[in-house]
Amino acid sequence: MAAASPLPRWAPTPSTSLPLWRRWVDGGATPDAQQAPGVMMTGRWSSFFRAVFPCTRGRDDADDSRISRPASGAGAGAAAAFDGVDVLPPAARAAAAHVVVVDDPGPGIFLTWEDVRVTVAAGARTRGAPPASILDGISGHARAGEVLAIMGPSGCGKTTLLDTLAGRLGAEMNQTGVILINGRQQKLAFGTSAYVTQDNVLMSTLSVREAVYYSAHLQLPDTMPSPEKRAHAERVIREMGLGDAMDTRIGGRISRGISGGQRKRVSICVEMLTRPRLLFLDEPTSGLDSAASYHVMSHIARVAARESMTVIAAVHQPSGDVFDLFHRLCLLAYGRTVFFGTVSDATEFFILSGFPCPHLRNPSDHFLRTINKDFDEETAESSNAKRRTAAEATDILTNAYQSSNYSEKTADQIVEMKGTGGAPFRRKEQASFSTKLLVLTKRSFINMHRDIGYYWMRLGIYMGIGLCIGTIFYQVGYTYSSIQTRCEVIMYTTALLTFMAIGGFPSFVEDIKVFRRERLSGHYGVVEFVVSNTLSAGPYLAFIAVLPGAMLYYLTGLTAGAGHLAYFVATLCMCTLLVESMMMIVAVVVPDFLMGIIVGAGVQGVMMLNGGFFRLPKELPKPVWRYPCYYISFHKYAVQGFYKNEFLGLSFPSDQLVDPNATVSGLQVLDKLQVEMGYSKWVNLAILFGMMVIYRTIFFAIVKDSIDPQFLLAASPPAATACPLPCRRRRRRNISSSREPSSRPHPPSCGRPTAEPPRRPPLPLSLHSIIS
Ligand SMILES: Nc1ncnc2c1ncn2[C@@H]1O[C@H](COP(=O)(O)OP(=O)(O)OP(=O)(O)O)[C@@H](O)[C@H]1O
Repeated sequence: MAAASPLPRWAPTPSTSLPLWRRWVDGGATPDAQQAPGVMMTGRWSSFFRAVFPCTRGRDDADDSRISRPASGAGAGAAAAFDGVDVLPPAARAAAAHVVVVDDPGPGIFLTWEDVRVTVAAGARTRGAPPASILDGISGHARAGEVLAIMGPSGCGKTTLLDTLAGRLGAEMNQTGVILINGRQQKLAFGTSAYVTQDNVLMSTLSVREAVYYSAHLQLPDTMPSPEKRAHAERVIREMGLGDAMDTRIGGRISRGISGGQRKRVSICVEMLTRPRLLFLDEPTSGLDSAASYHVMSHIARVAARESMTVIAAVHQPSGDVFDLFHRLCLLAYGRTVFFGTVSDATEFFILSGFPCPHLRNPSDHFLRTINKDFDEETAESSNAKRRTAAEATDILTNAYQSSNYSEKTADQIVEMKGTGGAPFRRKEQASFSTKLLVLTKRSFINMHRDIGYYWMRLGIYMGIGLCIGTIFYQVGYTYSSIQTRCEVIMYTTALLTFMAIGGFPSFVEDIKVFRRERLSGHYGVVEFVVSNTLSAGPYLAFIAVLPGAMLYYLTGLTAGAGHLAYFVATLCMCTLLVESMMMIVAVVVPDFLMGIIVGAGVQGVMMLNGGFFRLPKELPKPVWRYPCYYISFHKYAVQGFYKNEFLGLSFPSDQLVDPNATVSGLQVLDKLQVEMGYSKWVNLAILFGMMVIYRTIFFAIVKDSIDPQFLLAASPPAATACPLPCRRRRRRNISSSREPSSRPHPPSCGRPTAEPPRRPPLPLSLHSIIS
């Protein structure tokens, strides 16, 4: 095992410098895997068998194939290199020779799901709509070293199935069914699985190289030297055909960068960095031309075979070449299974069901065309010929599949795979807290610098407004009327500068999206995000508070003195930080940026109104407005702190009309303004700081609760070991298959040659609840 090695796992170990085949021979399965009952042969044995018996290579397994069959274990790539078929192209081979083995392959992931049903809660789609079924009794499996394609017409539930298997269903979805990893319910440890989502959420200001490189730093352990991380990141980028776009910015809201297809490939790069054991891909080829699609998918299939990775990909419209790369197909139509099995069986199933693929047509095109009923009406109008509609064809196929040998075969394979066993997956070594903090702070600092909408535009506007205030209220002086003028300058500055903090909201929403994706993948935690965001924003906030603040302070002639000026800009800075913290909460609760701006502006408007300026504190209606709004409004503490800073120690001539010789002290002014004088201005500043901490803590709690990643190893007990052979016969067969299930005797370990293998009762299960 890698852990036993005296060298760090990421160090260039002797095995990585060996030829490719030696590394598989030296790699091998974990002792757990070797000892576990019913475990398939992987690692060195798989490689060995595949090397010695190259004829065992092939994607289609026989009906009675054991999951221990070496065709799909780690080392398939090695076998490919041996038997001369499907050899890696020279460039890929050169790259593969440098692939750093992240962890020993172990048994790999054998994922099974039975009778998965997903319904969307009432009213989730449209108001008043009843609960709707999205997935209806889906069963299947995905095995190590193979690529399973989930296909079907748009809206059939591909993404929902991926989300269900990955434990990412939203709260509005209800789910039942049994989902097991190697026969047990277990959480997916960090680095075990990765999910490439349909919407490529990336930091738009970074270049391709930077995006992957920072991600490598976040995901890979500290024991791996930085130059190696950089080299690994670049290698992964080149593997995805992005060598030429390496230094191009990703682009997004403001500037155009790489193309949509390239963005998709960058997303795949980021998730492939740690070579996960289970990879979910949602539309990996969307936006790619056929050559790029083939390149990307063949690379993924190669890595899957080589590193015993389980790949589940929802694919829209694969070309013939890409379709040939898939080992298994899960064909869905409107939430039901049309077919599950090997690609060659799919063609056979369609023939036997009366829907043969026309000559020269791509089978995947044929399957999708047959079951897409979205255009039935239009087709019926434009065609006089009497032929089956897609709706009828879908019904025929789904019913035929349910009672066919193919579904029985799938059920039998699920039973076999549930006996896989093996130790729970270990959490992969990750970067330390301090490394993540450093990398995130640096990345965020660069992003804030490059995204003009984050702070620079605000700085420009603040400078402009500061100049306006400074010239309009130029040198307010120390007359009686200057008391009111000073109050107005203070109130306007506080309100406007903090209100304008919502200007950075769109940029922040994008940050939150990236954070959500990375957090769900377990790259780092909420603490790292919050602290790094605060650290990186600090210098900019100081900048945008100090420059305009100092300018308008000087121009308006507020109370002179370095201490007064320092307090003024420090409070401005704290207010901006506080409003940003508030907007962070809004961004996770209301992820749409337009709605977020409206909500944020509304909340600030109410706070401002109750800050004790527009209506003096004692005049505020007690219920709601005074208690609690006045006390939770940060404007109260900011404005009162400013007042104390401004008026304490000053005295003004009294109103000429009342008594020309009298003076008004600053304390009297504060009394008139109903400022709470029981504590100093520094306490006001401390309260603002405390409020900022509270806001960030609330953000932390919300995120912790709502965005929970799927790492941390489970301690759930292994499932009862099932007999690895099919013990069950199905009722009836409408469709005969060319391959009949095996009638091999059950092994002695089974103990029940004729009885049914132990089956778990279908638990009302939410993988999400297990995972989180
Ligand atoms: N969170 C949700 N709330 C309400 N309805 C949803 C939700 N997620 C999915 N659906 C509905 O479930 C159905 C299946 O959606 P899903 O995204 O899984 O389909 P898909 O096959 O991946 O589609 P496409 O190929 O177009 O991406 C759709 O009708 C969609 O409207």
